[in-house]
Amino acid sequence: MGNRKIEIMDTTLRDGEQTSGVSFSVSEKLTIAQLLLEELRVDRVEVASARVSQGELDCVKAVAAWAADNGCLDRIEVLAFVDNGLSIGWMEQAGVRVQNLLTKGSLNHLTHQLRKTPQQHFDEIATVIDLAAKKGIRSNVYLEDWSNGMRHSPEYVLQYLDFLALQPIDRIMLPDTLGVLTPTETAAFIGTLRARYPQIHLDFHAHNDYDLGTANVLEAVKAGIDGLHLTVNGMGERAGNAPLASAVAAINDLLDDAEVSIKESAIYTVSKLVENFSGVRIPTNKPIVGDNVFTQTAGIHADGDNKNNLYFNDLLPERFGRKRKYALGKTSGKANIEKNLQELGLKLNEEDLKKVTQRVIELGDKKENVTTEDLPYIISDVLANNVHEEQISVESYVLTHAKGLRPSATIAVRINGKLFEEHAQGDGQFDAFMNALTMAYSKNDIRLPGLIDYNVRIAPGSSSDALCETTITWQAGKRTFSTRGLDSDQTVSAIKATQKMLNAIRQETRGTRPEPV
Ligand SMILES: CC(C)C(=O)C(=O)O
Repeated sequence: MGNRKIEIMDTTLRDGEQTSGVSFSVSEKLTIAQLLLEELRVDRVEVASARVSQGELDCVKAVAAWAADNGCLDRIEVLAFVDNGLSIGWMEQAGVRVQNLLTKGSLNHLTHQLRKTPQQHFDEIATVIDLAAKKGIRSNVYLEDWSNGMRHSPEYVLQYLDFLALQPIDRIMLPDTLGVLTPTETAAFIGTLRARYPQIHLDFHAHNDYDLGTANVLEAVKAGIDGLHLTVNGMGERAGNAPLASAVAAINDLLDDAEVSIKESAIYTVSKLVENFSGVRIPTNKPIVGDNVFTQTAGIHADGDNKNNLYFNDLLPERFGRKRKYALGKTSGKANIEKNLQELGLKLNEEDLKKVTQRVIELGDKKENVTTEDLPYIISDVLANNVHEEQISVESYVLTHAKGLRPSATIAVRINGKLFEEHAQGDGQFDAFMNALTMAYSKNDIRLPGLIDYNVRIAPGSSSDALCETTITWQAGKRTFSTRGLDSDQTVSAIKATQKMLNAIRQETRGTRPEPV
């Protein structure tokens, strides 16, 4: 027997747009709908709520026109209301042909919000479904608050479903509106309805208030559900809906007899697009799509991956159009560094590898995260340090920068074994530092090279705590040479470059010409 096909209805553009602060423009909705249907291959999309606004009408018109041209109008759905046909008029204007009719799935909601009897509600629903059919609009029916209905008024839910079973509708949609179900309840409730209504198409709509959305989706599939409502990045009202990426991966990997049409390799692109359009950032630890979820940080994991991929699970990043990464930081081992070097096409000897690893650990201690992009800078810095032993050291310094006052520097520098302490002001902190240094050197009758160029770069793709590389070009007589310093603080990186210059000229006075480093 083949696998059971589970239909996926994506509601990013309707429930997902109910994420606080999110509103998609016409072209954004159209682009997302196209990607969902054509790239990601969801079966259906719910694109809006009827009668929301003129803007929403324009969105739905654009999506419907494109869908009609591309033969997929029946896969475009709109949330509609029991409102004497007003939603139907709106949908006709928009050009859509499937309504997801919002009705009451718990006695509590029916009694306190609509203040109607079950029979009144059923009569109105029958009228709307009939009217829709006459206008060529097909109906699916939502039972809002269904999960609480099953908990507290199951006789109402069953009476209502018995009524719906006789209506000309395509699907019954079972929402856990408040995201309160446990996986055990989900399995029991859906199992009961599956047994009672074997012929009716049932959809499950999970919310994530207890972070159980994906777990509940899995139980719903096991209990025989026909379709699932999911959203990209788990967007949606309050804590959101069951996230499409996790639900799809879990069905594919953890269930034996169910399958979905989703193209896994498109998940990440769609996820990033929705992130950009919605302005809702994906948490870095969000399964499948978060920035960090395919990054091994501990050295022991990178080492294990070198030995028969010991720390891999079935969630291989390549499935989702992503790549495994090995973080650089204080918990990195040599294996992490080597993996990153491979990525850059570089190879170091054992001794340099050790030094670079040590340096990465030191930097990681100061800065939470060192990136692969930082690595070439770190390597060149460490290898440059191999050239000259650091004999002259700037032992300590205080730099000040205060509004209304000239920047100043107080430094202690050891020259030829003797400690000199100086204080000076300057046009900036580094200028003040250089003035204090010049004073210390003039006491030793040594003239410092002049600074002729000062260049700062940060590693590409990094944030404000990025590593800074400062390259300073010096002029000593007729000769110029450059030194480089690396640190997460820009002034400190310039001071490191200067300390290298001091050591370079020290070598020169001992007969070694300073080389560019
Ligand atoms: C609007 C309804 C269908 C909903 O999203 C829910 O009940 O969760």
